[in-house]
This record gives sequence, C-alpha cells and structure tokens, in this order.
Amino acid sequence: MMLTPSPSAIARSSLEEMLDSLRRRDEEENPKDLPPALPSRPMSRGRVPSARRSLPKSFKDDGENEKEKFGHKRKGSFGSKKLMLDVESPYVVVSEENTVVTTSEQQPSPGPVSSIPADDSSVAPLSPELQDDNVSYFIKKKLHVWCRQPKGKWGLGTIQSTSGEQASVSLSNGNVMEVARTELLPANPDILEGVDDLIQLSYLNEPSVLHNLRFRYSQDLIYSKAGPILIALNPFKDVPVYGNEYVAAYRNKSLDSPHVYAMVDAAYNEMIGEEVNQSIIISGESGAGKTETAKIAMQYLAALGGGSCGIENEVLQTNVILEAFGNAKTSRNDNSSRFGKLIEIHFSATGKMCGAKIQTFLLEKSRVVQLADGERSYHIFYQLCAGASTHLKAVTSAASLMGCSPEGLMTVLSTHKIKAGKDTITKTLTLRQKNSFEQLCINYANERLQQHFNRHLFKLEQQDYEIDGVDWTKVDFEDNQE
Ligand SMILES: Nc1ncnc2c1ncn2[C@@H]1O[C@H](COP(=O)(O)OP(=O)(O)OP(=O)(O)O)[C@@H](O)[C@H]1O
Repeated sequence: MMLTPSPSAIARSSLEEMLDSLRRRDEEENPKDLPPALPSRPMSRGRVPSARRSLPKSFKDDGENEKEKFGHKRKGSFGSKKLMLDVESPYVVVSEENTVVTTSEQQPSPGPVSSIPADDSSVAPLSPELQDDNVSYFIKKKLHVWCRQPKGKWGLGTIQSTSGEQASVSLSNGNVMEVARTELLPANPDILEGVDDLIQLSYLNEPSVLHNLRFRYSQDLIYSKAGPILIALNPFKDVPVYGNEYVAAYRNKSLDSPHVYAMVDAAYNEMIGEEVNQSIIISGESGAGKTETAKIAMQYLAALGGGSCGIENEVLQTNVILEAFGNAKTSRNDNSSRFGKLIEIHFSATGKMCGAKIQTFLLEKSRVVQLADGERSYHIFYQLCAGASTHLKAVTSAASLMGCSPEGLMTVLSTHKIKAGKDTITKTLTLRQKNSFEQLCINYANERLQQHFNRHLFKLEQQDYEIDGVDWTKVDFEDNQE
C-alpha cells in the first residue's frame, strides 16, 4: 500500500505548494499529456562526423558573411570541407568484426523541452575506454589520446608503446608518462575541435567535453549545445553577442549558433505554433550565470513584443525589485540570488507579452540577521542607506532616539578609545571600520550584554561594600568596563 500525505497532514513549504499547483494546472490543461521525455544520454560511439548534420539550417557559405557582420565565424560547421570516409579510421570502424557506426542524420533539436531520439539500435556503442584492438591502431596512426595526470588533470598525447596494462604516452608538452591503460581515453580528431553541439563529438568522454568547451570559451563562444540542452559558460566580462542586432539575427534565422536567444526563440515559436505552454529551466551552481541568463531570455521575449516600453518594460523591471530584496553579496557571487523563482510570462493571442506572474520561494531569511565573513545582507538595506534623503540620514534623529548629542554620537561612531596606563588615547577609525554596519550591530549587542553583566555584578558588589561600610563611589571600575 502506498500512502500519500494529504496536504493538511504536513507543513508544506512554499516550494512544494508551488510545484503542486503547477502539477494541478498541467493536469487540468493537458490531462492526457505525458511529461516530455528526458533526452536519452548520448553514448560515446565511434562515428564519422556528418558534414550535413553539422551545417546550420541557414548555412550558405564558409561563414565569412557572419564574420563580417558579427565579428566572428560560426563554429561547429565544418566549413566547406567535405568529409571523406576513411575506411581505416577508428572513428568509422570499431573493429573488424564489430559494426560500422552511423553516419546517419541527427534529428534537429527543436526546442528546449523536446527530446532527442533514442539511440539507434543498429549502431554499436563504442566503449569510452580504448579497446585492445584499437590501441594498436592509435599507436600506428599516432592518434591523440587523453591521459589522466596527477591532480585529476587531463593531458593530450600519443601512445608510444604498451606493455601489459601499462602504456607509455608522449604528452604534447614533451613529457613522456607511464600510465595504466585504464587512464587513457580516446581523443577526437582535430576536425571536431570546437563543434557547437557536443553530440557531434565522436568520443563523448569527460576530457573531450571539457576540452571542447574550453576551446570555444577561449574564443568567447560561451554557448554550446548538448542535444536539446544549452550550455552557457559565464564569461565574467561583456561579450558582444546581445542587443537588437542579435535579436533580429536569431529571429530571422540568419544566425543559429547556440545562444539563449535561439533557445527562447524555439520555445516562443513552439508556443505560437502549437499553442502549448513552454518551460525553460535554468540551473547551475552559484555564480554560474543563471540570473543573467534569465534576464537575457526575458529581454529577448520583450524585444519580440516591441521592445522596452509598456508591459514588456514593466516585466523586465521586476528584476530590479526582486534583486534588491532577494540578492546579496556572497563569497562566490556579488549578486547572488538567495531565493528560487518561477517566472510565468503570459502572451496574448497575437504573441505579444501581456503580463507575468512571479512566484518566489525559499528566501534565505537568516541572512537578515546572520552573515558569514565577507558577505552582506540584502542589497535593499544598503540601497536604502545610500538613497535616503539628508533628513532621513544614519545622526540627529538617531541621537535623539538614543538620548545623546549628535556630536557625541558621531565621535563614538568614528573613534576608538584605548587606555594606556593612566592615559586615554583616541584613535580615529578608518572609513571601512566606520562603515561596517554589521560589526556595529555586533559590537552594540556585545556592549549591551557587557553593560547588563556589569550592572548586575556591580550592584551586588555595591551591596557588599555598603554592608562593609566602604564608599563604593571611590572604587575604580574602569578596568572592568573596558
Ligand atoms: N552572460 C553573461 N555575460 C557577462 N557576465 C555574466 C554573464 N552571466 C553571468 N555573468 C557575470 O557573473 C555574475 C554572476 O552571475 P549570476 O548572478 O547570474 O549567477 P547565478 O548563477 O544566478 O548565481 P546565484 O546562484 O548565486 O544567484 C554576474 O553578476 C555577472 O557579473
């Protein structure tokens, strides 16, 4: 028997409620629809790269037009080169007895929520490791292999010889390494360097994926695809791939290299064409670029509806408010979103943005009162202080509330007293020490605690002195109060 907790039986988080409401809504809208199938994980396989498969739909020439217009050529197309089948190549032949692997066309990946076709059963997958029978081929043809080095790094090299389970590998930096054969993985042919969709790689192993992404990143190609999934690498700088010109280029399909715009465009077209709601899930570790990517996606949708006025602008401006109240500086990201959000954007029948609904969940509330070293509370607190009018500004009101003079308050906030013997030295605090609001609060709380302790303790002592007939007003408590 399976028990399902009833909604009232347990305390439910806002996240659970949100997911539940989404599920209910989906069921109401599409009762018979199954959730879209997840893409099957592409397997590493010996495969000749298909020139036709890799060519973008709008590919017309060798990319010079795009270079002229956008400053760089599209990557991932094999240019005008036609690939010939090298019958000797291990990228085609796994082994004599084994199967010739596919050169078949990969289905285009139509959108962010679509699935790619399951693996063709007529294709024999190639194990990610080098097989016995093709190690000799790699040696003979001096083909590259990835070799795991100390500290988990991968180095590119060629196998010189093997002896039992060991292999001698000549690395591209000139070193020769003795490694276990299990530490070797086949590398892709040079012609596949920098392909824009990882499923075009003949060998889909960890170093090959990392190498391909790094190669593209080094050329400011921050977007790549893995089938229907878009991979975005954070450039940590401005890359000139956004704005009206790019919106128009992706909209009219004169550009179709991997991009958030292309992803959003596919979803938009699917929504208009099929009249089905679309979802884009953006995930990654802190600082990976999720918030920025979501904003870029929203900007594209806003641009489709006519640009930065009216409702589109209002929807975009919600980010400013959300970030003020929900984002903060952390050790990993100066603008870290400390909450999850589900943004629903609504479109009219004509395809114009007509509204939005934003649900937030799991706000890190403890950040208001508890901070790690070097981190900050929510931007709004600092913005309020920075933007407050002279009348509202951190001194006269504060002094009257605290029952002291404004001058006295300013002095204690900006100076620090040190007692050296019988002398008292007043040291001016630096701007940073003055501005450390969290530290001020912590100090204030500690001072109050100390004061409470002192009062309590001295009251008891005073009573003792009074009993003993001592004039307690002449007792020097100052040391204790430091
Ligand atoms: N496409 C981009 N172009 C330029 N800079 C970017 C891009 N994406 C991210 N960044 C930079 O990286 C920083 C961190 O990105 P972002 O805040 O989007 O990360 P995040 O994944 O949302 O992190 P968190 O989970 O902590 O909220 C941004 O403030 C910005 O400086």
